[in-house]
Amino acid sequence: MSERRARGAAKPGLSFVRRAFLPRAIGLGVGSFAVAGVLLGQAQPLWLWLLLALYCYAWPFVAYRLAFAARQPYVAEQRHVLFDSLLGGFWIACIGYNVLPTVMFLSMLAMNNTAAGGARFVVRGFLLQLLGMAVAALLLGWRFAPETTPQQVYASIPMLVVHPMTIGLVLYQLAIQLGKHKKALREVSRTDSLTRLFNRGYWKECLQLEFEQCRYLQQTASLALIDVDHFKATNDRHGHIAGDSVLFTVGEQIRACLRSEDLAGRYGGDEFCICLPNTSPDLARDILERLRDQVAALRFKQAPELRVSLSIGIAGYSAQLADATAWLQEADRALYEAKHQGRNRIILAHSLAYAAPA
Ligand SMILES: Nc1nc2c(ncn2[C@@H]2O[C@H](COP(=O)(O)OP(=O)(O)OP(=O)(O)O)[C@@H](O)[C@H]2O)c(=O)[nH]1
Repeated sequence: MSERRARGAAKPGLSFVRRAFLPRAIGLGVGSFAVAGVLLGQAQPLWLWLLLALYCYAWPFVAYRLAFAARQPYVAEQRHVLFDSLLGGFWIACIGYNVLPTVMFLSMLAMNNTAAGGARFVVRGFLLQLLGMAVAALLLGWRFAPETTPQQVYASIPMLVVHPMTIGLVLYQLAIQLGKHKKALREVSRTDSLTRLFNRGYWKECLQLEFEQCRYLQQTASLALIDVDHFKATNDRHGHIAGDSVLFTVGEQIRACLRSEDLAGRYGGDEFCICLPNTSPDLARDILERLRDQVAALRFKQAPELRVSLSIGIAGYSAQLADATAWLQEADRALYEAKHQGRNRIILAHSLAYAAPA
């Protein structure tokens, strides 16, 4: 992406400009039939036809370009919506307040103004519509012919059908986009940015749910806390970039070792946490021994001599545990023991009786 485009993409309000383009281009395109349907039967100056053609077919593109190039696209687009109100009032007066197109234009303009700036904007838009009507009366004289003929009804049908459909389509796309953004935000709020595992907060929420499930369904599960040995020394000796690479790769290895139902997170710093549902502590130890072997075999391009080992504490779920925090403390105690005994090993919190599978 060029620097200019990158700067353009960062300007707030561009999506509003993009969203406004289609309803304006299609709305004015089909709106021109309704106006022309009334004006056709009367002698009109040439400039009025030219103005109609320019406004309905060229203005949407000019408005888009202008708003896109503006320093504040959102504000520019709001100005354009108000300009549409001014011109809308002008055309309503030109067609002599012909009742069907007039009601149609007023309701479409009110909808546009509400979408662009809420109730206050509707009032401003209405005042500009009155101004547009006054300008038309000054230029063309006062006209009032409210009756709508069947031909004029037919000429209004495209706008009555197509414009609301366009707005509906834009809103539908907006809803889909919002849904995607919501999903992406949820992902970001749950994920650790370095390792792509769950972050501490979300993992603890999952642990709480798992604890409750074990309690109510009398299931077994194991909890493991994993610490990268001497990680501070790795950082000091090889630099933080290499340290980050170690954390990222350990995260990858953890993901590769686990089943889809297992919950892995980064607890903080160089500590990882895993909850393994329906897994006895002995089975968890077998799984995590494989992880330790794989991590020990890792080699890093930026530090070929670097070797990584893990200390791991495992605690199985027990009905005697008061809550999820107590379960976590058990695993932490086991991890402390693993470090105390010289690191690079797995210790099971054996002080508790493990829940037998139902
Ligand atoms: N590169 C990198 N380092 C981090 C990150 N988060 C925390 N650290 C560092 O990780 C180190 C953790 O140090 P300690 O808690 O003393 O752990 P340790 O050196 O592994 O010591 P033991 O656990 O006793 O073996 C600290 O120096 C932190 O600055 C990170 O995201 N990236």
